[in-house]
Amino acid sequence: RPGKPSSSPFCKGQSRGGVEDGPERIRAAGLQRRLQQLGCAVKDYGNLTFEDMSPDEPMGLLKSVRAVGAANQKLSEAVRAVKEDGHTAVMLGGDHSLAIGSIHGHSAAVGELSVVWVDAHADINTPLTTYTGNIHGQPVSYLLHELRSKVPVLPNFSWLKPCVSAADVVFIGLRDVDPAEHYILKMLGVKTFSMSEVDQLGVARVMEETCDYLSARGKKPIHLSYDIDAIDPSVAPATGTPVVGGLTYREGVYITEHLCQTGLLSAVDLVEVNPLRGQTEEDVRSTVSTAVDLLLGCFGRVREGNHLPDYRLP
Ligand SMILES: N[C@@H](CC/C=C/[B-](O)(O)O)C(=O)O
Ligand SMILES: [Mn+2]
Ligand SMILES: [Mn+2]
Ligand SMILES: [Mn+2]
Repeated sequence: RPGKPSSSPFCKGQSRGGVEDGPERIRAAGLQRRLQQLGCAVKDYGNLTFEDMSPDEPMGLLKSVRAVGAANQKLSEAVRAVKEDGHTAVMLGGDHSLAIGSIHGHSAAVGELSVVWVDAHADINTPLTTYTGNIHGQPVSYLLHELRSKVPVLPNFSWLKPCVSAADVVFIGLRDVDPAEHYILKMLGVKTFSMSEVDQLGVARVMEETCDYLSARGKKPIHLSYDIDAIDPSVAPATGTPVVGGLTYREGVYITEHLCQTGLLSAVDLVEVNPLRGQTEEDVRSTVSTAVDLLLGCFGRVREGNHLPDYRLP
């Protein structure tokens, strides 16, 4: 299970500086060493560098369109290469607009895929429904075949083709969905497990239903796009758009443990860790530590303990 952190320190999909520092904090917390201790052959592809761009001329409400487009084109090529190297791709954000490039590149390598989107938010505003202009609230609309007519071709986005079907997406953790997003989710019949369903069913049943739902359409490679703000801010406060009433640490980890055991996990995004948004160093430490544990759950760490196959008692 080779973990491959390719990280993208990028913040232009939203307005708060600091999220570009997320990858370094996750690395500094020892992600690579912890993955290697699980038996993973880890290759760190390093940080993608993004050229500074002059400010865009206004495009409706949209912010930093050309920078986001260029960054995601570069990320798409990088993720495709990691997948074609035969690895499970890990993209460390940076903000959630990066899921555009991550999922596009993953799909370029594997074709049809399923998306499990773990997030307080649906991130499915279109360029015309967004009320903030922040593209980290829009990535899903750029990726869905069914919304192609609702997403104009934007500067530096001409490379992007929709590559995901609405029926192959499952949302988990929703609790802050805009009216237009809710309309879109209902119109397209997208499978969602909001925090109400997490409370009602429990996380084990949510994951059982998620996997049954996705496998009913054929066992496609799974792209897990994990926004750290899915986790309750009491555990992961250092993020740009915190929302109360989130997943517990245990629920968050259970989701990754369960997806790992499907054997279908093919790429993981871990985004929106923003060290500058923590009130204290403990806030940042707790957020980063949770992000690392979520990633370790994706690659086989289980809470009962692990030991390497070749371990022998002294
Ligand atoms: N729906 C809001 C919030 C977006 C949140 C994005 B996030 O999930 O990537 O944190 C917007 O469109 O700006
Ligand atoms: Mn998000
Ligand atoms: Mn979010
Ligand atoms: Mn965000």
